Amino acid sequence: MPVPPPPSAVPPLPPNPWGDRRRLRVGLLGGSFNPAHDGHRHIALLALRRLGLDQVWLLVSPQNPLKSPAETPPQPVRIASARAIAGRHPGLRVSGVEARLGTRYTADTLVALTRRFPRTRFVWLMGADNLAQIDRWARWGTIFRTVPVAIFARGPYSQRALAAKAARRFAPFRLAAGAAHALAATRPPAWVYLSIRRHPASSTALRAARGVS
Ligand SMILES: Nc1ncnc2c1ncn2[C@@H]1O[C@H](COP(=O)(O)OP(=O)(O)OP(=O)(O)O)[C@@H](O)[C@H]1O
Ligand SMILES: O=C(O)c1ccc[n+]([C@@H]2O[C@H](COP(=O)([O-])O)[C@@H](O)[C@H]2O)c1
Repeated sequence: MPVPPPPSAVPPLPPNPWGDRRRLRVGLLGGSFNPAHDGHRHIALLALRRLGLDQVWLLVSPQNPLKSPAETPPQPVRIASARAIAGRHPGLRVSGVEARLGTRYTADTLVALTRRFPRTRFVWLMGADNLAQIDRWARWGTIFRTVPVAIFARGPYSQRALAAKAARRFAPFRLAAGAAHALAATRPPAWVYLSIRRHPASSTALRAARGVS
């Protein structure tokens, strides 16, 4: 019987239907996925469509450096949760590659992935809540300088996110939402804010409903 790949394996890149004419476009939705939910799927599917991506990887972090390890279930448990949300959608992949790369900070992960896959155009994806506080992340300017970034509206965070330090610092590099399709092929820094239909799901609410802190 074939042995399944370990959960932290780098997802195999799909064959590039564009050959040498166009580089593969991969969105990276980094998260704890504790647990994964329909809000993750909602923005992953919108990213595929609005950004014209070939794939989105649900990148299950080994440990968010700003969250308590005691409150974070083991990565394989969260990978299983992300797999259930990705289902059989051909554009969605689940990866725990940061465990294999030995990276914990997003800046390091992006530098490592862009080196490992020099022909792939990666885009970092995140909700507006994270744009609002990304200036607390390690070497966060490197993130914007390494790959294009797409931000998705979430709950009440939009105004705060667009007024936050990162949005102000990189304001000259913001693309109009109408140019979202061009983001993956734009040299970083480049970012776009997408005022999508909000999805109310959150892991915090799901944990509370399950009686988990
Ligand atoms: N409903 C949603 N709408 C938009 N973005 C979302 C939504 N849920 C999660 N995200 C984004 O997906 C990424 C991973 O999220 P994460 O796994 O932390 O889920 P979460 O619901 O934010 O968890 P928690 O409530 O524990 O902080 C983050 O960039 C987050 O902003
Ligand atoms: O690099 C950092 O300093 C950093 C700090 C906090 C969060 N992150 C990343 O942000 C992503 C979202 O995390 P989370 O826990 O909010 O789902 C995930 O990929 C984390 O590894 C990264």
